This record gives sequence, C-alpha cells and structure tokens, in this order.
Amino acid sequence: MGALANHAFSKMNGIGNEIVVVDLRDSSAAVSAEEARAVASPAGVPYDQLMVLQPPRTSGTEAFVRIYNNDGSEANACGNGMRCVARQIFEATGKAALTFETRAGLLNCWRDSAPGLYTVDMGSPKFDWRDIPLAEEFRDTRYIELQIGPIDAPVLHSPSVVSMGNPHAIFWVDDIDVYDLARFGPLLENHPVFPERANITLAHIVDRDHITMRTWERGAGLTKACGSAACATAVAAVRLKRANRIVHVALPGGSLTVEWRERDDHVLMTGPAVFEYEGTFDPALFASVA
Ligand SMILES: N[C@@H](CCC[C@H](N)C(=O)O)C(=O)O
Repeated sequence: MGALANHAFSKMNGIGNEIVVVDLRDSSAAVSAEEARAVASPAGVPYDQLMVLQPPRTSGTEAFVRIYNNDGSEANACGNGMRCVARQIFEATGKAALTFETRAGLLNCWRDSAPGLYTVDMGSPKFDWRDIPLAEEFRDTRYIELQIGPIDAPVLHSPSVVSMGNPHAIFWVDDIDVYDLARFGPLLENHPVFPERANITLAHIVDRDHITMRTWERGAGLTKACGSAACATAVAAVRLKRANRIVHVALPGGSLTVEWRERDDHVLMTGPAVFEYEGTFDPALFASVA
C-alpha cells in the first residue's frame, strides 16, 4: 500500500505552482514513483510537485526533502515548493531561519522583512555543459545552437542553458505568448541534447529590472510558475549583460524577486507561499500500487 495511504498532506501553492507537502519525518518509508503518480491521478490531489519531508540526514537541517513531479520523476530542486515547505515549518516551529537538504544540496530559507514573503537560497548556478547536463560539449552556454527538426520558429533554436540544481533552457523572445508552448515544450524537453530532459522557458527581458516568462516544466508540463526557472532566467539574463543582479520576474501565477548575489555567487529567490487546505490521502488511491 506504500507510505502515503491515510497520511496527512497540505495543499499549498507558490504563485500558482501547485504543491502538495507531506511530512514523513517520523517514518523510514519512501514514496515510490507509482505512489507519486497515484496522488496526481484524477481521484487524487492535483499537483505540479509533491514535496516529501523525510528524516534529516545532516545535523542542523530540518528534513531531507524529496521532490516529485506529477509524472513520478524526481527533481533535485523546486523553488516554489521549498517556500511552501519553509512556510509550513516556520509556522510549526516559530524559527526565524531553516536549513533543508535536497538532492541539490543544503538550502537555507528565511522570512523576508515583508509579511507573507519567504526567501530561499537556491545555491550557485552551474554553466558547464557537463553539469547541466548536455549530451555534447558546448564551450559557451550563454547560447547554444540546437538542431531541431519540426520547429519552424528560429528563436526556438538557440537557448541559454543553466543548471539551478535542475536543467533549464531559456529561449529569449519578444512576446512570450505567441508561441505554442504546449506543443513545443514536450519536443524541447525531450531534445536529445538534454540527456536528463530540461525545463523549457520562454522569456522576455522588459528592462534591466524586469523579465516576463512562462515555463514548460520537465515532468509536469505547463505550470503557472517555476521558481528554479525564474532563477535560471535571471542568471542567464545577467550573464548576457541584459539585466541587473536583482530582478523582478513576472510569471503567469505572480511575481518573484531574484537576486544573484555577487559576493558568494548564490541565487536568492523571494516570493509568497499560500496555504490552501489540508487532508488525508484516501487509501483507495494506492490500491493498485505494488
Ligand atoms: N516548479 C519547480 C521546479 C520543479 C522541478 C522541475 N519540474 C524539474 O523536474 O526540474 C520550481 O519552482 O522550481
């Protein structure tokens, strides 16, 4: 039956990115890909990412957080989901700052001075083609040239690529709404140059302080917001010398502020985390899970 039957969950969102949080810190059970998919099934609780808190592995951390996309795949990083997890633990503990561990490493989170906003230190971006990863060598990842058959939109051939713990490709366009991202997204996500697939973003630089964007997420499809994509996009724009180190990023579900801090190379993402409802998983959801 697995780890989640009859277990409590919180449904939250980070600027419209649908997040389910499950606290399994008192258990040694792990969530399988099949269980994660069962939660996302029509009878379950719709989500883009399922954030599962497991017992801490490193002293000084609150939890090891495993992150599942709704196709059951696991991600190393999820900015919006981490703000939701942080809000839940801030409210439970009253602490002022928290450290979590993810497959992307240790992440520090704190409450912003503005009420209702939370900051996650997403760590350092990576640009080397081996770290993103790409299937072949590209010396300069500020732009790479993709060989793409069925896409006849030239701007969708030369993205910037960045790892923010997970792989991102950012396509710079004049208007983020004219391209059919639901059609191009899956083709680009699964392009052979991305051996671990990639999150696909269309972004427009409004001015040095403002970017608009929308994302087709690896493993989750079109979402209202992707926090790590906002960080990757801000960093890529700074690398191209087209944005300042602190930039406001507008996504379909709301806005984030992203700072790529010069002194330690870390990327700080600030935004809200909204609590929607809580519940208990119906065991019937997992009846066919091995
Ligand atoms: N929505 C997330 C990103 C979640 C993971 C992503 N789909 C991946 O597989 O890399 C965010 O807010 O960062």
